[in-house]
Amino acid sequence: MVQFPEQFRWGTGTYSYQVEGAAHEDGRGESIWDRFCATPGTIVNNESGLVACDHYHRYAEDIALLKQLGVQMYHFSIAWPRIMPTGRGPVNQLGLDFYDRLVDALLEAGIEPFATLYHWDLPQALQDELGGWANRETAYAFAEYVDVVTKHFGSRIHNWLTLNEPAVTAFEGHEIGIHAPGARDVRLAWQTTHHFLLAHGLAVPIIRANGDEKTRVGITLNFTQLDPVSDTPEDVAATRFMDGKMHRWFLDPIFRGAYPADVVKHLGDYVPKTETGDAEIIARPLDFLGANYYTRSVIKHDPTAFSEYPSVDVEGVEHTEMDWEVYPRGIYNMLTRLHREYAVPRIYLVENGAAFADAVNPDDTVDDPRRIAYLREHLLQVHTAIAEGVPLAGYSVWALLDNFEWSEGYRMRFGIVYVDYPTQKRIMKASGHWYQKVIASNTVH
Ligand SMILES: OC[C@H]1NNC[C@@H](O)[C@@H]1O
Repeated sequence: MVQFPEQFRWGTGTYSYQVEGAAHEDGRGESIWDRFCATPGTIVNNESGLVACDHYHRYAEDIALLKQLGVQMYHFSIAWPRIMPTGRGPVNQLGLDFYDRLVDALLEAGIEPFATLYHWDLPQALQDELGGWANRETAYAFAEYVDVVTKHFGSRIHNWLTLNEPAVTAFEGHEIGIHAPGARDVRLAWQTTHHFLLAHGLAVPIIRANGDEKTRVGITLNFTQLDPVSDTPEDVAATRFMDGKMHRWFLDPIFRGAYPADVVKHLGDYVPKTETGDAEIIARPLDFLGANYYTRSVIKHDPTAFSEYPSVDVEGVEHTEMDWEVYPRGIYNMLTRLHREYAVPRIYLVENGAAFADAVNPDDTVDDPRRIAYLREHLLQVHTAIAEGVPLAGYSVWALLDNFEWSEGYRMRFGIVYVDYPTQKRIMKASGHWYQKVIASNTVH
């Protein structure tokens, strides 16, 4: 049994496009994910976030679940297309009204809102008019949107995350093409990474100016344990590059003020175009780093590869429904690395969880022992990292609800609460009841 620190905060989360639904309600504008999902063949079963978990209408019920869990914090994202339906200019009051209802209900429940300003649902109008994140102008449009939102919520929301997982939306959305907007252009993908980081840096002083003495600002980056399939120089170099692409390309400009030289060298003339002053904007000091961890990838050299090296499947070890290896030690490695190599002032673990093939029993319960085991093993590693001095202030399990898992649609269930989509009925899974006890006791057995 391990005891977590006295002030340690426990949470869970969702994100706008994955749970809200109400895609055509109350003035919400079209997002690039609405458009992407409408393209046949992009999403399993051609599903979309049009209805999702109907959280837009059921948020009060979902907050009651948060209260039942006993969480101290709740991660959610604000949908830019609800606030500014065309991405710039006119503000949609009904969009602000929804998040007013959500935030006020969270505060009433004694739950700290942790708001992410952008989780992938770019207004389609900006994709049409500017080319989306390919265009530097979109970073400035983001800053305008952030000003509107933080002016409105700055006295009630004190923990802000500018972006969630920019690496994923940059590369899966613009290089691999399995995420919105579905581009397949290596040069474009790397250029978007710079515009995401610029957008982040532009937002930081705006959030602070519109906040108060309690306002804290961060960004959430995703981390995967990366190991070479062998110790040959080629496999080791391929792994080092992927660590650069997925991790150091974002950590270094934010915490060290420059892109990692080895990746810049590798990219050659594919390196993103930047402007004087960008590096200082991106490196503006943060109060904390949000970090997501799920799994390990074992990387293999490929002579034909340039920007993406393949991973190999590891036989004989547990995998989740996403075919992700269960590798708890990786969360310890990530946390201690951030502390050791980047001296991050404070860290919140924003996402950690697993998709398993959950099913409802005849008595309306859901047994998910594999998720309990996954969470327990990762939390034991988290505790070890804290004991070694990592400034981890809180942990949030992904996710509160089963939800729209992007290109996988609804077949992947990450929730500690089961969602029966045809009826929208919520059922707390065994892992939810287990997590409730962890929070109440602040210990993991
Ligand atoms: O794949 C699980 C999660 N990963 N991070 C971003 C979220 O939107 C995903 O659901």
